[in-house]
Amino acid sequence: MAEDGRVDDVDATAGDTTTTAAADNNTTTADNDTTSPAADALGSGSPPQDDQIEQDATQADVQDNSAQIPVPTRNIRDLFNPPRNIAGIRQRLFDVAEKIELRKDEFDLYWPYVDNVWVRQHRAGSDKTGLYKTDYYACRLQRPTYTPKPVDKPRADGTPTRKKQIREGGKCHMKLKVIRYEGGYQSVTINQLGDKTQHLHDLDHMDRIKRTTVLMEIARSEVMSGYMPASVYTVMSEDEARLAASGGRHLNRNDVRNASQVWRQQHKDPLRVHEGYKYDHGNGIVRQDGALPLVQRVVNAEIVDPTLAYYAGLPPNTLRFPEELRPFLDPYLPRHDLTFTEDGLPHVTLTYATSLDSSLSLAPGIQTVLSGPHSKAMTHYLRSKHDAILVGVRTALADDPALNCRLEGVGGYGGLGWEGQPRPIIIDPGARWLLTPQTRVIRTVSEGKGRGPWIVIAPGFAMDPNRIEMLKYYGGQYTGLTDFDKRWRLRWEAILRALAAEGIRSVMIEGGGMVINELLRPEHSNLVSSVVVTVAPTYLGQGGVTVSPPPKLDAARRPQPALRFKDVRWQSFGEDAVMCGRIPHVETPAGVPPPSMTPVTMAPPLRPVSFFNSSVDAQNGFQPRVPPSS
Ligand SMILES: NC(=O)C1=CN([C@@H]2O[C@H](COP(=O)(O)OP(=O)(O)OC[C@H]3O[C@@H](n4cnc5c(N)ncnc54)[C@H](O)[C@@H]3O)[C@@H](O)[C@H]2O)C=CC1
Ligand SMILES: Nc1nc(O)c(N)c(N[C@@H]2O[C@H](COP(=O)(O)O)[C@@H](O)[C@H]2O)n1
Repeated sequence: MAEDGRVDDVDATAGDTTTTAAADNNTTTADNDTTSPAADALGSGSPPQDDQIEQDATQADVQDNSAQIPVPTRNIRDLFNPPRNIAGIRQRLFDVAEKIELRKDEFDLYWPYVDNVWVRQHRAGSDKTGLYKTDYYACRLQRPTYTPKPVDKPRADGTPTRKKQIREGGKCHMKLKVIRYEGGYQSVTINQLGDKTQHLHDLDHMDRIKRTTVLMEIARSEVMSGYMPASVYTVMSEDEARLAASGGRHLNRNDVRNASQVWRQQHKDPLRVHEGYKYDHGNGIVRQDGALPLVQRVVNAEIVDPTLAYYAGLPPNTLRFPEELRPFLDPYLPRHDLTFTEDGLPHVTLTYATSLDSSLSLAPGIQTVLSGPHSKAMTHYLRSKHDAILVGVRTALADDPALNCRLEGVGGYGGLGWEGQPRPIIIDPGARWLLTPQTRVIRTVSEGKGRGPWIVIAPGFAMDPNRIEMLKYYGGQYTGLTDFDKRWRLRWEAILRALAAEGIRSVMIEGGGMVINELLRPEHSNLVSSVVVTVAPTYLGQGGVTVSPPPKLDAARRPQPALRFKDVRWQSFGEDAVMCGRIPHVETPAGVPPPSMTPVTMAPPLRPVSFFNSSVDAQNGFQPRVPPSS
């Protein structure tokens, strides 16, 4: 116990999941690296008497041989079929260079691959809602130097204590704050505590001084399946690259014995070598002539633990967008090097699919599929490149959309956490969208495949507090805006500025008709950074929801084209054509916005506009207002 009452080193690591003695064996540098006399015997001519092999460790170390041995949750197949990109994920969870948000099942899967690095220091407990729990972790190498017990003092039963090497300590100051959310979805957010810093050592150094829970569990599970530790070591280390990817570059025979020694204490039956392997005088356990390495046999048979199949496979509706088609779109996408536009607003990409007669749907309220599979994948590539995706409420009501990104590689579709998943934004001034847990966007959140929606409402609507709570529970928010234009619409610049204030750097505006027609008007079009339109080879016929901005007249009141794009490119995607372009800047006298962008003079907002401070209802201060006269 530390002086401040915190629990030091409540270690959710190999030490926790192995039994006491085995855990001890895994905490010292020397033990991981020393080859015992018994291990030596394997390579020096004696037949592999496994009981004899075990004896050494048994006598020296085991204090409590009645300890309960947890059933390992992993086995050798997890080493041979590890989670995809495990080496990269380990590195990210070591560096924590930026915030990492994982689904809880991902955290449970990946953390035991880095628990040789991080030691839990302190649990702060839950917040008042009980939905958030915070843990603090520190790098293992920040702990004070380990002081070994005197080596000459034998244990009570007369057995000598092991020689533990002094671990280097007190050096690295990397610390983490880990917040678990268990609400309408389950997530774990990992961030550095305090100022951003770096470890004073690399990941390989940690792999050298301590094995992960995963490796120790795999080793123990194999021995518990009846295989000799020496044989387990041979099959585990046969594919060096796979072993290194999981943190096992420095695994040795003793680690395998240490991982299983408590179990061996209780189970004295003779152990065997793996099928296809044999004891070879002078060389230990080797593969039989002509036998394939076990790793090869497992991989060939594609034996994957069903619990991991989820990670190996992708959801069936995952979309793929070929690399070679991306350069066509990239110049029109938000630039990574710019946070916001010069005006401090998000990059806005206006994008929709239209028929040849400029219809978005057959009729108001009817969802209509226009995009073919290729341009649909293109749309999801665009979604992956934006922080948010915005629609008007009539689209939300008509389509019950998921508003997520289903491209391979984004969170929920093979990627980590919610990476690449845009935030859905719905403009719903009248709070008409009655969300329930069955609404598709909410179901998508609870499946860990999308983010909770932010709903922009106008003041004056008494909202059921349960609805507000429900939305928050699924990671969404309501927010009120009080900034209207002359036509009693929420000002687009105000909407975008509110999004920018919440860190949204880019927004893809998908529709529907009213939203797009509004943004194509001269007074708003300067807010649009680029346009990507899919044209399907279809006439939907009259009566649809059409895109057609208001007419434009010249000084003599002669009709002019309402808008012609610049920087235009076309590309066919399957049967569809996709046009990218930009809207020519509308010149206005310096400092004077186009007429209808002039803010309406209203009382200042009754409360600060914030997506994180937005439990909105009449009691919270919003009052109905009379539209201003134009
Ligand atoms: N083909 C495509 O790419 C797409 C098709 N659609 C289709 O479009 C149709 C829906 O389009 P619309 O009916 O035109 O509705 P809409 O989806 O544009 O929503 C209009 C509503 O949004 C709110 N709103 C939007 N901007 C506002 C502002 N500045 N201030 C205040 N409120 C604002 C208002 O409540 C307004 O009634 C649906 O049938 C849908 O299937 C929708 C998106 C894309
Ligand atoms: N690109 C595109 N092509 C079409 O044919 C469409 N109907 C749409 N509609 C938009 O996509 C939303 C549906 O999103 P999910 O697939 O449910 O995530 C819909 O609401 C429109 O915004 N887009």
